[in-house]
Amino acid sequence: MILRTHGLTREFGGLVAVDDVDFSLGDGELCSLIGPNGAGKTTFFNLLTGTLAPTRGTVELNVDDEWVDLTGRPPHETATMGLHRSYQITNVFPTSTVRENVRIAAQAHGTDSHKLWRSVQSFDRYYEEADAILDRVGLSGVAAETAQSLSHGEKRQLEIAIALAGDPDVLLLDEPNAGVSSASIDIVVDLIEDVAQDHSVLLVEHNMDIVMNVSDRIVVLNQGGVIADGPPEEIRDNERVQEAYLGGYERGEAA
Ligand SMILES: Nc1ncnc2c1ncn2[C@@H]1O[C@H](COP(=O)(O)OP(=O)(O)OP(=O)(O)O)[C@@H](O)[C@H]1O
Repeated sequence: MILRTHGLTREFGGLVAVDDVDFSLGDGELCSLIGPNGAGKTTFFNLLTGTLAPTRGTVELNVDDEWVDLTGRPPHETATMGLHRSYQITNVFPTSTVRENVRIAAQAHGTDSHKLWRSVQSFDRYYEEADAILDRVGLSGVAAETAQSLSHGEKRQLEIAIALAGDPDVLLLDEPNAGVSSASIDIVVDLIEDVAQDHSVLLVEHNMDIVMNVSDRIVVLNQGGVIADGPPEEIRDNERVQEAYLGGYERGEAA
């Protein structure tokens, strides 16, 4: 197990957005978090990364076989510990090149976590890292383009590249297919499967075909609480999930 929460709860006034969630992510697992609009998925991600502080409960990350308490730590600290998020709202520098964006992320991480070691290395090292990552995510061909000139699909690839540049143990992918044309979805899905080969991944994704295809395990949130947790085939046949989530699809709320 690499990540776990215990009793994780976040209230907004009288509303319990995340309600007493005990969650665990296995080492190397690709787990999807699904649920209807307003179920608490984004709030849960924000609690994991420290963007939001919980009202109650804990978040812990396994680092070198020791459980480290991340509860309430700010995002730059949880990222340094190994928990990285690809942002649904993009955090790239639009007028910088694709290569420069990934280089900056690699350098930021290098400076954060290995200050003394990195300071004696040349900046070329970060360009090398950036180039290897761009190759991996399939963006080498547009490395010299500005980030703002990319297609939606390429922007999602760049966000994953930036997350990879932080050398994460756990990747939180927040709707990596949002806004991606149907022609490009396969590229992003292949990329998710590729990064899951050597990272633990928690994915929020509304496209159920993708979720069913790529996930080792699916956790279903509804009204802030976990209503189901299991392998894709079990979740597909679960009646509560059908009611809470697939019903939402029919109303067009979760598409
Ligand atoms: N900052 C906030 N202040 C007050 N209420 C909030 C805040 N953030 C989220 N909420 C409420 O918490 C609940 C959970 O919202 P959240 O965005 O986490 O759901 P979600 O599952 O990510 O939904 P979606 O699929 O639409 O992204 C919703 O009722 C939402 O209105």
